[in-house]
Amino acid sequence: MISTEKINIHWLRRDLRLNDNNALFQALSENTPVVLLYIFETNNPINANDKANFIYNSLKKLQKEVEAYGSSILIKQGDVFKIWESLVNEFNINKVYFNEEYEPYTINRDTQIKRFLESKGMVVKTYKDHVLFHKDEIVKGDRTPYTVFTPYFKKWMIEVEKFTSIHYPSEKLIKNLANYEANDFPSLKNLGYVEQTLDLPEINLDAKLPSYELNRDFPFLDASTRISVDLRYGTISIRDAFKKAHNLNALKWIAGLAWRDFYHMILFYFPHTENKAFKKKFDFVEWRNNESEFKAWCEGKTGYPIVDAGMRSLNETGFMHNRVRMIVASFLTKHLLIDWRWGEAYFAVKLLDYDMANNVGGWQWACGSGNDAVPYFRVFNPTTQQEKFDPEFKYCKLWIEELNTKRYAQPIVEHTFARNRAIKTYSLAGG
Ligand SMILES: Cc1cc2nc3c(=O)[nH]c(=O)nc-3n(C[C@H](O)[C@H](O)[C@H](O)COP(=O)(O)OP(=O)(O)OC[C@H]3O[C@@H](n4cnc5c(N)ncnc54)[C@H](O)[C@@H]3O)c2cc1C
Repeated sequence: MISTEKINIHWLRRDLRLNDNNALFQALSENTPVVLLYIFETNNPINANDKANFIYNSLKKLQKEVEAYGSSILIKQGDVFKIWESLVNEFNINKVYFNEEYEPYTINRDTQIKRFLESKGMVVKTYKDHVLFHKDEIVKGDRTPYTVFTPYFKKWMIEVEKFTSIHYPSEKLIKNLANYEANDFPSLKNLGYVEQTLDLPEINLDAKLPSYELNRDFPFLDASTRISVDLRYGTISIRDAFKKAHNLNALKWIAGLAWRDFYHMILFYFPHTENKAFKKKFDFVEWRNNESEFKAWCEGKTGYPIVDAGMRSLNETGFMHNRVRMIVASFLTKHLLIDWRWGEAYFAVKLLDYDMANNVGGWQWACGSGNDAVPYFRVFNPTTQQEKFDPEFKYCKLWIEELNTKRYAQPIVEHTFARNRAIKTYSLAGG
């Protein structure tokens, strides 16, 4: 039946939810039945098992919700371009809806697919949903992008008030999904992944936000909201999250959302920053790139407890606290003089919340090559950082069982020596 009936498709990507979903709302507002589609892309290099597990579990929840309306999610896996070619033959598609993405690979993919679908006579409609403000909304008077956060943030804070009343009530239109039973919902195994238990704490903004500003920098307090994975995959609406924070007057937390928008805007306008320094002279730093030191960093065996605790928490859970991300990134790029791209790539594989814009932004910030970055001559001292943010070693002890025993590694490099070496090396590249 579905193959002859005219349908519209909503392509789920970073918006794995039925409520307050911009493109889905627009799709469901038309008179044509909507089929939900998800593609496990084999083209995308970051397609790790834990991320696939998160996506799969989220889709399964959605499947249950839409089944109540006699509908199903169409799940496909493979080469995204070939899949669209076959969908065009399989269905009588009128329009295709999806929410925008901003990474170089996804922009290129979406441009090609849009062109292909339009060449087949279909209409493609795209919307903003993943961020509060996208590419050209918060720009300078002459319409060029901001490259410094503070003036961007000033303007962002004025404009962001409008999101207190923006909501796309897709949840009210679910009955407009196509009456459609897909073939069996595939198993994770059939999709080529191994079932995995993920360490996912409950998201409770009401509980976390009132003390966020005071406690956010202390990793042992676990005071951040842990919402990053949900924002990455769109299982929570960024607008809903903002509204809640606005009601609680959580300004420091809202500023984090502004950094997120800022980094997405930067990646859009400066796509080369995916793997080149924002400040070009940093491409000339003579990295040491010592492989055994990189291995020690990855495994959390540098002999600096706060660095090691952070890396072990990443390896074990797919999450690392923001303050600790800054410390380990600084340590890798300054103390060990290892190329920030090595660390960025390691995070990309390990972080469940991996998001290219935020990750590249965070790494370039920490190594000094990015927008508004830490100056190259400011080298975090991992010992004083630990004394300040984990004074009783509560966080470190949580992750390093052999801390305070002879089995714990000796410092891989002496701080003052490493600091001076970093400053000299960076200044030779023009700083
Ligand atoms: C080297 C490095 C790499 C990073 N890589 C990523 C990444 O791949 N994915 C990712 O989502 N974040 C990344 N961040 C930013 C930040 O560390 C995480 O967003 C945060 O730790 C997630 O925990 P949370 O949800 O509890 O954060 P909260 O402190 O509760 O903040 C709420 C949300 O605001 C946003 N946010 C807050 N601070 C930042 C920031 N500085 N930059 C961008 N967004 C921010 C995030 O979406 C975050 O989930 C990175 C930071 C650094 C220094």
